[in-house]
Amino acid sequence: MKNFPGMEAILNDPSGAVIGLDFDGTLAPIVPDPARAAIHPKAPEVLAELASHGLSVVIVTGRPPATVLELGPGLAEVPRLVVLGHYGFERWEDGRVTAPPPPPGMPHVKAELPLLIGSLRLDGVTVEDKGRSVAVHTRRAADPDGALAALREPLTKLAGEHGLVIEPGRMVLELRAPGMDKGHALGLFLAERGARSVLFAGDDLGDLAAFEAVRGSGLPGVTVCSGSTEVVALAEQADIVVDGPDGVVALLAELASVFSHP
Ligand SMILES: O=P(O)(O)OC[C@H]1O[C@H](O[C@H]2O[C@H](CO)[C@@H](O)[C@H](O)[C@H]2O)[C@H](O)[C@@H](O)[C@@H]1O
Repeated sequence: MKNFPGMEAILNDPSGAVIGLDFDGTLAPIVPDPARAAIHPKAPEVLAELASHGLSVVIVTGRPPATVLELGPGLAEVPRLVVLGHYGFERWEDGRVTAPPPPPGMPHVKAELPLLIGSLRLDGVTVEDKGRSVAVHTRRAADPDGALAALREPLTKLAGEHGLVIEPGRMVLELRAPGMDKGHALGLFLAERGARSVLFAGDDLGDLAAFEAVRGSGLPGVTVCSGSTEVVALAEQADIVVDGPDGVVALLAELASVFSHP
């Protein structure tokens, strides 16, 4: 663990360290139904332990912060936790969410989506309404990869017609507002905290921007990939690849144990 220069900086100066974490696929195992996702049972306790040693913990996710707190009982008790949801558009801290107005094109997209999906005759495609964005999921489709490919062009067109962009992920295409990503969100957080080191763990394409932010920050940093067979691009760029959320939580627990038993 100490072999990475970034990790050494975190261990030597915990109050200057930021631990950034994605939610789905990193803190919560991937499941077929997004509504039934649940945080790894040991994660809240491990995050609380890291925070008790002075590290800043931030969850940077495509989910709304309120959903992350619902799917992650115990997270609200993590000292000084910040959740940057909707790729950084929404922020939860001290029990309050701050957010800009939702994009004006979203009601039109929500109205047009069912007809568009129906016209493609793709069984098992589901829509997750997240308020300021919508995610179109293919994990439960008969042919998840085929459905994803068939949806990409028409959803990109629909998003463009209403001033939105497409965010691709693990068996999902999300339609959301432009102008924010996990890299920008993490960079702003690092500046705000006056961070002196950073670790970020993620599993999906949207986390690549956060990896770039770690590298671009000029800080000693560590990038961790919560490995899967679905996304290889992230593993190729990570300093450390672990085995899914179990591996992420084990790594964070190991880090916490160094502070408890130096
Ligand atoms: O940034 P994240 O916290 O990783 O959120 C990204 C998307 O995660 C969720 O979808 C993914 O997890 C689901 C539950 O395990 C899974 O069924 C789906 O296939 C994955 O793509 C979430 O539902 C999306 O809204 C998030 O944007």
